[in-house]
Parts: sequence; structure tokens; C-alpha cells
Amino acid sequence: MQRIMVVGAGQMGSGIAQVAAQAGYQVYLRDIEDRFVQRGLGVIEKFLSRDVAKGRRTEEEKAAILGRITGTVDLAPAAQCDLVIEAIVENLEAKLALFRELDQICPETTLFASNTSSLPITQLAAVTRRPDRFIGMHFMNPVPVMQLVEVIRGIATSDETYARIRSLAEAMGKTPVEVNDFPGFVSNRVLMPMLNEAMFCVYEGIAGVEEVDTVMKLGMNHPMGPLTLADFIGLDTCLSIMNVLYEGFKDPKYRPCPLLVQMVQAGYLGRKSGRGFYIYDENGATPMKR
Ligand SMILES: CC(=O)CC(=O)SCCNC(=O)CCNC(=O)[C@H](O)C(C)(C)COP(=O)(O)OP(=O)(O)OC[C@H]1O[C@@H](n2cnc3c(N)ncnc32)[C@H](O)[C@@H]1OP(=O)(O)O
Ligand SMILES: NC(=O)C1=CN([C@@H]2O[C@H](COP(=O)(O)OP(=O)(O)OC[C@H]3O[C@@H](n4cnc5c(N)ncnc54)[C@H](OP(=O)(O)O)[C@@H]3O)[C@@H](O)[C@H]2O)C=CC1
Repeated sequence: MQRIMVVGAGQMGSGIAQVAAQAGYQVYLRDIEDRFVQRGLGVIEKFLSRDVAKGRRTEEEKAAILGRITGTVDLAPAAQCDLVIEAIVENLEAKLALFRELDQICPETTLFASNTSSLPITQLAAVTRRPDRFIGMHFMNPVPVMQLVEVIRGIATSDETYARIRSLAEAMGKTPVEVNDFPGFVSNRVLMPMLNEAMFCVYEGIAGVEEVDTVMKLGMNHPMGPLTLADFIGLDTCLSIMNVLYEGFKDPKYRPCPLLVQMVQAGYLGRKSGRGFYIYDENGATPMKR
């Protein structure tokens, strides 16, 4: 494997492009508008510069990593890639449309991976002519820091595809864990109901935003409180995952908190939009009042 295209230059796509380039692969980073591509490249630049400032990398290494990443708004270079990793918005229709298009562009040998947090790998794979060469490669946020890659086998994923993606994750310095294709996989089946429950605590007036976070940080030693983490993930992504769990299992225990629904409707998407359970501005993070 030599060339990888990452589609979606948001927080996950830019991180995936960075770790792929750090591992020596040639990377195309594609988004629908150039300003999103530039924003993604800017984030990578920023974190590599931080590594240089901390003495973990030289300027030359940084330049070499950046030199391996080509930003683009064009999907056509996917035809020259051995693997496409999709990291666009957590929306089934958007992902299906993208994979249909990629399937037309790419030769049969190209592997497809989705970084989806919860959507069925089997269903995404089924719109392509290569369900055996389709897999879930679920990185954690922030990608350059987190050790885990959840590798999700769709019903038709071949052993060869699995073995290649497992090796790739290892080459990127990550620890792959094999998981089967059920709603939310393991990571978000366990994590997201906890975040949703934290939102219910605020919604029901049991405690304020900061208090809920402090309980989990100091009481359970979580590095971030659940509401800070939900803002960090993106509230739109959290809501999409809860909806996949709710619809996938038809179990009311997965109903999304109405406050989460309302905040997403208002455009309060967390850190990426400047406002979620906290307001992010020059004063730092100020908890929302209820
Ligand atoms: C939704 C899904 O489908 C799946 C998911 O991803 S769920 C989310 C999973 N992620 C988590 O749970 C993250 C929980 N939070 C944490 O682990 C930590 O708060 C954190 C690693 C994000 C930040 O750690 P911190 O100690 O609070 O802050 P900070 O000191 O700024 O950062 C720690 C290190 O991470 C690095 N870092 C932080 N964010 C980074 C980023 N986006 N990219 C690269 N490096 C980053 C920093 O450079 C720093 O490294 P050094 O100390 O070596 O310089
Ligand atoms: N956030 C997290 O903690 C994690 C997220 N994930 C998953 O990763 C994926 C991306 O999430 P995240 O990076 O947080 O989301 P972001 O909102 O940060 O980024 C998504 C990016 O994809 C772009 N995009 C949308 N449609 C297309 C398209 N058709 N082609 C190319 N680019 C497109 C978006 O552009 P625009 O802004 O115009 O919509 C945006 O730049 C989702 O599936 C999510 O569930 C997985 C692990 C963790």
C-alpha cells in the first residue's frame, strides 16, 4: 500500500491524514470546498509545529510529512489510491452517495474504509461492487493521540482486507481491535449512552454542566467530563450515533436526550461551532446555564 485518499477534512479526516503521512504514505486529503481542505491542512501544520517546538520532531521531518499530503476538492485522484478512508459527516445518505461515486472512479483493487462512528458497514459496503474489500476503520478523536482503531468487519469483509487494514493501523502506530458490525460497534455502544445520560442529568435539573463534568472527572478519573467530551466529539455526531443505536436496537434505553436534539436544531454543535454545553470564546469555556 502506498497511496491513501482521506475524504472529509474535518477533525477526524485531518487527523487520519496526519497519521497516514507520518507513517510514510502519500495522502490525498479531499473535502468539498477548498476552505475546508485548507482548514484541515492548517490543523495538521499546527500539531506538527507543536511537536517540533517540544523537540519530538525536526523541521525537516515536519516538512517531509506535510510534503506527503496533497489537499484537493477533486475525487478523481482516488483512482490512483490503494485505499480510500471516508471521514465525512455522520449521515447515511451522504456516505452512500459518496461510496457509489467512489465505486465508479476506483479500480476494483482499491480498498474502501469508513471511519463512521456507528453506521452499518454492511449497508455502506452493499452499494459498492466490492463488499469484500470494504471495512470499518474507526479512529478515535484526537487521532494523533489516541491509541485505538476499532476495525469493523462487515458481513462480507474478506480476511485479506481485514489483515491489510490491521497491518495499516499498526504501521500508523495504533492498536487495532476487531469488532463485528452492530449498531455503535463497541466504542459508541458503551460511550454514547453515558454521554447521553450526562445530558439527561442536566436536562432534568439534577446538576449543572460543570458539576456533571466534575463528578466524572474527579470521581471516575475521566480525562474530560462527559459534556466536555460531547462538545469535543460534536453534538451533531453524538445525536446521529444515538439515533443509530435507538433505531438499530428499537430499545427506548437509547432515546436521545431531548436537550441534545434541541441543541443540534439550534446549531449548537459543540466546540466546532463555538457553542455546545459550553460557550467557547476568548474567555475559554463557559458552561451553559439552565
Ligand atoms: C465518537 C467516536 O466515534 C469515537 C471517539 O473518538 S470518542 C472520543 C475519544 N476520545 C476521548 O475520550 C478523549 C478524552 N480526552 C483526552 O484523552 C484528553 O483530554 C486529550 C488527549 C484530548 C487532551 O489531553 P489534555 O492533557 O487534557 O490536554 P493537552 O495537554 O492539551 O494535550 C495532551 C497531549 O495531546 C496532544 N493533543 C491534544 N489534542 C490534539 C490533537 N487534536 N491533535 C494532536 N495532538 C493533540 C497535545 O499536543 C498534548 O501532547 P503533549 O503534552 O505531549 O504536548
Ligand atoms: N468527532 C469524533 O469524535 C469522531 C467522529 N467520527 C466519525 O468521523 C466522521 C467525521 O466526523 P468529524 O470529523 O468529527 O466531522 P466534521 O464535521 O469535523 O467533518 C466532516 C467533514 O466532511 C466534510 N464533508 C461532508 N460531506 C462531504 C463529502 N461528500 N465529501 C467530502 N467531504 C465532505 C464536511 O464538510 P462540511 O463542513 O461542508 O459539511 C466536513 O469538513 C463521522 O462519520 C463521525 O461519526 C469517528 C470517530 C470520532
